[in-house]
Amino acid sequence: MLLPDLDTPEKLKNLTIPELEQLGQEIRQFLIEKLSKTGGHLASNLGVVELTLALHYVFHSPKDKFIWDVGHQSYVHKILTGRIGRFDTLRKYKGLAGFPKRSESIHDVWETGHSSTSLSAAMGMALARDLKKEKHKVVAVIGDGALTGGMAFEALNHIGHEGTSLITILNDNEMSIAPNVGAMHNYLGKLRTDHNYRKAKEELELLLKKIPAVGGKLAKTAEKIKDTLKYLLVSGILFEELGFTYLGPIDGHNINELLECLKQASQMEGPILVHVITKKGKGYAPAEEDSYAWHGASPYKIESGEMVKKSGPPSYPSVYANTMMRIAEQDQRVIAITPAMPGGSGLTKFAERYPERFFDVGIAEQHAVTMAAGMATQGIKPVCAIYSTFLQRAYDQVVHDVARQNLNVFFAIDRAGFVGEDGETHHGLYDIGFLRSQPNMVLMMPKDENEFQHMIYTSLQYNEGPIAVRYPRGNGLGVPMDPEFTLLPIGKSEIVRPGTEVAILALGTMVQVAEEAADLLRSEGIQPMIVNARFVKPLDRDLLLRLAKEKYHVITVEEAAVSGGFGSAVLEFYAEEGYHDMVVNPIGVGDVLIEQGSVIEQRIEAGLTPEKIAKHTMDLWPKKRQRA
Ligand SMILES: Cc1ncc(C[n+]2csc(CCOP(=O)(O)OP(=O)(O)O)c2C)c(N)n1
Ligand SMILES: CC(=O)[C@@H](O)[C@H](O)COP(=O)(O)O
Ligand SMILES: [Mg+2]
Repeated sequence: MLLPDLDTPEKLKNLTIPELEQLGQEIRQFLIEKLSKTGGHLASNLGVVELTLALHYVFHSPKDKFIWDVGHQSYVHKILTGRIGRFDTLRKYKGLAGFPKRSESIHDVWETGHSSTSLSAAMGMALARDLKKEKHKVVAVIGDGALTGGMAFEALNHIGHEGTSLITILNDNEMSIAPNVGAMHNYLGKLRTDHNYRKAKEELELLLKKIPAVGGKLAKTAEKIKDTLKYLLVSGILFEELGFTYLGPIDGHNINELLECLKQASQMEGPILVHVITKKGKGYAPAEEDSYAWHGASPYKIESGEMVKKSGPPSYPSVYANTMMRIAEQDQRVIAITPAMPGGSGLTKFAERYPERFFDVGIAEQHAVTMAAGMATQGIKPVCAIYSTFLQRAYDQVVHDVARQNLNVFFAIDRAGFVGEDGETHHGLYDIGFLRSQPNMVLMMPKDENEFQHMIYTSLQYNEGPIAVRYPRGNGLGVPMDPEFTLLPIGKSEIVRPGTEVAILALGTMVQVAEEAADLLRSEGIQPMIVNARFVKPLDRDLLLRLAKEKYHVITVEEAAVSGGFGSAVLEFYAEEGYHDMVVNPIGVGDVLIEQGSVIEQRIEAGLTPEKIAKHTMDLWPKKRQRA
C-alpha cells in the first residue's frame, strides 16, 4: 500500500509510473469505501483521480496554486495533502469540508462551492504574481459543466486578451450534474472525437511539407490552403482564437499522457488550455453507468450500489414537480426553467412530459432569469426554479430585468434555509434580504408541503408582477395533502395558535419550531400566540396593527439572515406606523457562517430551536407583566 505514507504531495515525485497507477487504484478504493459511509460527490472525484495525481506530480503545490472550480471534486487533492485521516468526518459538523477550505490546508488557496469562479480567481492570482515579479504556476481545474457558467467566459475573454501565463485544465466528462447542455458542450464533443481530425491534420502537414520548395505565388497559396485547412481541422480552434494555446484532447485516466502534457504545459508561457477527457464515476460501475445519480451520493452499499434512501414525507421538489405538472396540464402558458439543476429541482418528470416547455440553460442563473423576463413580456408564464444560494448569482437580473419592469415571473426558490452537508457556500439565507427590497415583489414561504402546493397554485394564478416562494431542502412534515388547490389571499398570515401577551410570528420551517416552543411554555402557564407569517412581502398589515393595538410583544423567527430579513421588515413596519414603543425581537441567523453538518446541528448553532424560542418568550414575559 502506497497511500498511507503519502502525507505530502512532494512524496509523489519519487514514485514510478506503475506506482502512480497503483496509487490511483488505492485512492479510488479509499473513496468508494469512505463515501459509502459518509456520502458525498463520489462520481466527480472518481473522475479526477489520475488528473489530480498528475497535477501534484508535475507542479509544486502550494507554491504553484491549484484552484478547483465548484470544488466538489477536491477530495483527491485533500487526500494527497495530508487530510486522509479526516475522511470519516467528510461533510460532517466540525469535520472535513466537502469543498476547498483555506483554514484546512495551505494547499487550499481558493474556496469554491459556487460554479465558474476558478478562472477569474486564477487570473487574479496570476496577475498578482506578475505584479510581485514572482515565479510560480497558477492552475485552474474547471469542468465542462462549470465552463457553461457566464463568469468563465468573462474570464476566458480577459485572460486571452491579457495573455497572462496561467494553465486551465478543462476536465471534460460530458456531464454537468445532469448531462451537460449547450453549444459549448457540443463544440467540446467535436474536439473529443477529433482524433480523426488530428490524424488528418498531421497527414496534411506531412503532405504539404513534401511539396518541393516552390517560389512566390504557389508557396503563398500552399500556406493559405494549409491555414484554411488547419482552421477546419485543428483542435480547440475556439480557444486558440481566444488567445490560448490548446493542448489535447488527452486521456484523463492515462498517467503517461497526463504527465507528458502537463510537463509541456508547465514549460510554456501565456494562457494554456489543457483539454482532458475523463469518465465521471470512473472505476465504480454503478457510478460509471449513472454518474447523474452518483453526482451527490447518499451513503450506499458498495457491492450492490444501493443507496440508503431516506424514506419519509414527500420532498419539497416532488411537491413542486407534481403541482407544476397538474397546473401545466390546464395552463399552456406555464413553462419551467432550471440553470443546470433539473434533478435537484424535481423537474425531470416535467421535462419528460413537457419537453417543449422545459429549459435547462446550463449553469447560467443570470441568463435563466432574464430569459424568463423576456418570456413574460410575451405572455408566457415562466417559472424559474433556482436554489436560493444560486439565485444570488442573478441578483441584478431580478432587480433590473424583472422587478423594475414588474414582469410576471414566478421564482420557485428551493433550498431556502440551512442545507446541511454542503455548508455555508450553499445555505439559502440571504434571499429574503435581497428580494423584499424590490418594488413589486411578492415573497412567501410555506409552513409545510400542503401549504406549499397552495402557494405554487396561488403564484401561478397571480398576474400582477414578480412573485416568489421560498422553500426548504428536503422533505415536508408528513401532513395530509389537500386534493384541491386553495387560492391564498396575498399578504395574509394565519394564526395557528391563539395566545396572549406575546405573539410569535414564525416563517416557513420555523412555524413547527415555534409550536414546539409553545408546547414547552405551556407547563409554565404561558401561552403565546403562534402565527404562520406566510408572507414576507407584503406584510399582513391588519394583523400587525392589531398586535400593536392589543399591546402584544412580538417575536419574529426565520431560518434566514436576521439582517434585512422578515424580522427587519416587521421592525420597519412599526417604525413607519409610529409604534415606537412596540417590542419586537427578531430571531434568525446572525452574522455568522455556519459550516457543514446536519440541518438540526446548524439550527442549534444558530439558536433556532424550540428551547431558545421559549427562552426568548420567557424573557419578554415578566417585562410585559411589569409594564402592564
Ligand atoms: C452557480 C452554481 N450553480 C449551480 C451549481 C450546482 N452544481 C454543482 S456541480 C455542478 C455541475 C458541475 O459540472 P462540471 O463542472 O462538469 O463538474 P463534474 O461534476 O462533471 O466534474 C452544478 C451545476 C453550483 N455549484 N454553482
Ligand atoms: C456541488 C453542488 O453545488 C451541487 O452538487 C449541490 O451540492 C447540490 O445540492 P443538493 O444536493 O441540495 O441538490
Ligand atoms: Mg463535467
